[in-house]
Amino acid sequence: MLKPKKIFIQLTMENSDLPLHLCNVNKFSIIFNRLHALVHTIAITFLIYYRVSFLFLETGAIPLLPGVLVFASELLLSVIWLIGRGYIWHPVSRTVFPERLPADDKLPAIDVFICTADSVREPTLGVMNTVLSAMALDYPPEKLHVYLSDDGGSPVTLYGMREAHKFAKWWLPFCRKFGIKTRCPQAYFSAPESDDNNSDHIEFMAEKKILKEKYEMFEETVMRAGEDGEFGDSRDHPTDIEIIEDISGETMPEDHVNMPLLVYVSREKRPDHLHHFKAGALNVLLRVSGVISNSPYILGLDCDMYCNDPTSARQAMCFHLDPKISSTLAYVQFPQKFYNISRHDIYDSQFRSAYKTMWHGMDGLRGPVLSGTGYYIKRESFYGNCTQKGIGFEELRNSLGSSNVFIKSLQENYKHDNVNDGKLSNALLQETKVVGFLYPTVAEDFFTGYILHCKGWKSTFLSPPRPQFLGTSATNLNDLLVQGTRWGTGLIDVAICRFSPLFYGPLRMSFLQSMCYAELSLFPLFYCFPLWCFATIPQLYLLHGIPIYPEFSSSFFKIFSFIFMSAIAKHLQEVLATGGSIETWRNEQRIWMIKSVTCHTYGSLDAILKLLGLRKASFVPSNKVMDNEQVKRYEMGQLDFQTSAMFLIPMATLMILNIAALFGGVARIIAVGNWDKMFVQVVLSFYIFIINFAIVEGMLIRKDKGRIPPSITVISVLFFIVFLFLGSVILLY
Ligand SMILES: O=c1ccn([C@@H]2O[C@H](COP(=O)(O)OP(=O)(O)O[C@H]3O[C@H](CO)[C@@H](O)[C@H](O)[C@H]3O)[C@@H](O)[C@H]2O)c(=O)[nH]1
Ligand SMILES: [Mn+2]
Repeated sequence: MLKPKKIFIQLTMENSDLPLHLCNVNKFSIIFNRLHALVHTIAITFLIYYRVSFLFLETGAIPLLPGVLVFASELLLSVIWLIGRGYIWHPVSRTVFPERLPADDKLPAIDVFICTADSVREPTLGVMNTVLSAMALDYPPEKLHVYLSDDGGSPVTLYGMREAHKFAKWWLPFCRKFGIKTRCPQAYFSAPESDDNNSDHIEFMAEKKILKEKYEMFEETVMRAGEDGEFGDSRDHPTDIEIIEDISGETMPEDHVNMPLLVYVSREKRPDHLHHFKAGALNVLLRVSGVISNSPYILGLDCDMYCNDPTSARQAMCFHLDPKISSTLAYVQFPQKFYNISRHDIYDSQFRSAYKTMWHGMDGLRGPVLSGTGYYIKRESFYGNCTQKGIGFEELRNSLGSSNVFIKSLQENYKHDNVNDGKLSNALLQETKVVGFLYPTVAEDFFTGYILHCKGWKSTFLSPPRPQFLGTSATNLNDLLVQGTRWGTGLIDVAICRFSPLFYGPLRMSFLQSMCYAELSLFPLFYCFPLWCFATIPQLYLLHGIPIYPEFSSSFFKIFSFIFMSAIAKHLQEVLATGGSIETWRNEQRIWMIKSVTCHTYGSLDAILKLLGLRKASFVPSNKVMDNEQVKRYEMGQLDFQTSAMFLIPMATLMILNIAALFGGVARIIAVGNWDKMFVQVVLSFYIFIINFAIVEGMLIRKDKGRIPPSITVISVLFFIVFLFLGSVILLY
C-alpha cells in the first residue's frame, strides 16, 4: 500500500516544475522563408541595377518621367516587402496548460473593460451579450469586475445593463452547473443542440428551457427599450458612473453564485471638448476601475467581441503567472476572430495575414501588436514609470492629474473599500474625473502596444483552436473602406509623428521587431503610391505604344518576371499554408488593390493634412447592424458597391483605363507587331483586369442594388478621358 503514495508525491513534485506554456517553432518554414527572402532580395538588387543603368546611364532608352515614377514605385514596394521580412523571420506558436495554474484563491483579480459608443450602430442587445459573456468567464467571481464604458451616454444602455444583471443571476449558475462552453447567451441559444454535452439529462433540459424563456424575455425588454427609448446626446452629456445592483428583489435558488461586480461608466462629453475617442474612454475606465477594484490585470474588449471560451482568463494567466517572464510581460493578445464571415470571405474580413502570419512572426521577436480587443494586459504597464519606488507624490500628480485616491491606487495592495453601498461616494466620483493619459492617433491600440514595446515590455500571442473571442467584422465594401480609412490615418499618424517606428523604434527595440512596426505603420502610404502608378503609367504608355519595361528577349525581362512570380507565389504559399484556397488568394489580391487606391490613399492624405493642421481627427465606429439584402449578396460572394462616390470613382476609373489599355494596346500591337517590347505592359493590364473583373461586372453586367451605379460609371469615363488627355500632354511631351 505504500507504493501508490510514493508515486503520488513524485507526481505533485514534478507537477510544480512543469511549464505553464510551451513555444513551438516550425524550423522548416523558417528555413524556407529565409531562403525565399534571400533569393528575392538578390532579384531586387538586379532590378535596381537595371533601372539605374537604363535611366541614368543609357539615357533615352526609356522616357525619363515614367521611368522615374515606375522606379520609385518599385523601390517603395521593395522597401515595404523587405521590412516585412521581420514577420517571417522567426514565427512561433504557443500552447498553454491552465490545469497547472495555482488554486483559485491564488489567482490575481481581473477588470474587464468593454467600450461602446453608439447605441444605433452598436445595438444594445449585442453589447449586453458581450457583458454577459464576460461576467460568465470561468474565473472566481469575486475576482472579476466588469466595466462598460458608454460613450453614447445612452439611457438605453444603462437600462440594458440592469436587465443584463438580472438575467446574469440565472445565466451564471446555469453555465457553471452544466459546464456550458458558449457563455454568450445569444450565441448559445442560436447554436445547434449538439453543442451541449448534457442533452440527455432531464434536469438540464428543464433548466435550459427555463433559461431560454428568461433570455427571450430579456431580449424583448432590451429590444423594446431600444425601439422607444431615448438615446441621449452622445456628444453632450455629464458623467454617470453606476454600480449595477440587484433591485428586482427576486428570490434566487440556493445555489445562487457570487456575481462579478458590474459597473456602468459614461464619461462627461462636451461638443467643444476633445475626448480622444476610444483611447479617452479606456483612460476613464483605467481611472474609475483604479479607485474601485484596481485589479492587476485588465481584459480589453470591443462591445461586439464576446467571450467564446470561458477559459481565456486562465489561459492568459499561464503567461502572466510564469515567474520567468511575468516581470517584463505587458500583455497576452488573442487573435480577433469573427462569427459573421462567410465561406468566400470576399473582403478578407478575417485579416488572415495579420492574425495567421504577422502576429505569429512578431510573437517570435518580442511579441505581437496590441490589437484593440481580446487582450489581457497588466495594469502596471499603463502607468509608465509611475509605479517605481522613489517617485514623489507631486511628480505623480503632474503626470497623472490631481486625484489623490487614484495616485494612492498605484501603490501595491491598494483596494478601495467603496462598493458596499452600491453607489460611489460623491468625493470618489470627483476623483475619477481628473486623471488621464492621451494618445495622438485613432489607432490607439497599435500605438499603445508599440510604445510599451519601446519601453522594453514584451507581449505574447495565443491562438488556440477554439476562438477565445468572437466579434463582427466588416462584411460590405463601405464598412471595409470606412474602417480602412480610419486605420490608414491612424497608422500614418504614427509613422509621421515624433515616435515614428522609423527612427524612435529602432533605438529602443530589436531591429527585426522595429522592422515589423515600421512595416505596419507605413504600409498604407507605401502601397497607395505604387499601386496608383502601376494602374496608370504602364497603361498610358501601352495605349501610346511606348515600351517602359525590358523587352521579352532581354535578360532583364527574366528579372522582372521572376520578381512578379516570386511575390505572387509566396503570397499564395502563405495563404495555402494557413488554411486558405486559391479563391482566398484572389480575394486578398483584389482587396489589396482596391484598398490601396481608395482607403489607404485617403487615410494617408488625411494623416498628412492633420499634421499640417488642415483637418481634425475623427473616429467613425464600425457598423454592427446588417441589411438583409446585403447579407445575401455577401453570402453569395458578390461585392457590394453601395458606397460613396469617393471610393467608387477611383476604382471604376482605373478599371476603365486598364480595359482601354488592354484592348487598345493589343490592337496596336497586332497592327505594329512589337509585342515583345510591350509584353510586360500587356501582362500588367491583364492581371489587374482579371483580378478585378468583379468591378467590370459591377459596372456593365449586374443590375441589382449592389452594382456600381451608371452615374458613377459615366463620371469615371469622364475622369478617364481627362486623365488620358492630361497624361498624354504631360508624360509624352
Ligand atoms: O469614440 C469612441 C469610438 C469607438 N469606441 C469603441 O471602440 C471600439 C472599437 O470600435 P469599432 O467601431 O468596432 O472599430 P473597429 O475598426 O472594428 O476596431 C478596431 O480598430 C480600432 C482602432 O481603430 C480598435 O480600437 C479596435 O479595438 C479594433 O477592434 C467599439 O467597441 C466602440 O464602441 C469608443 O468607445 N469611443
Ligand atoms: Mn469592431
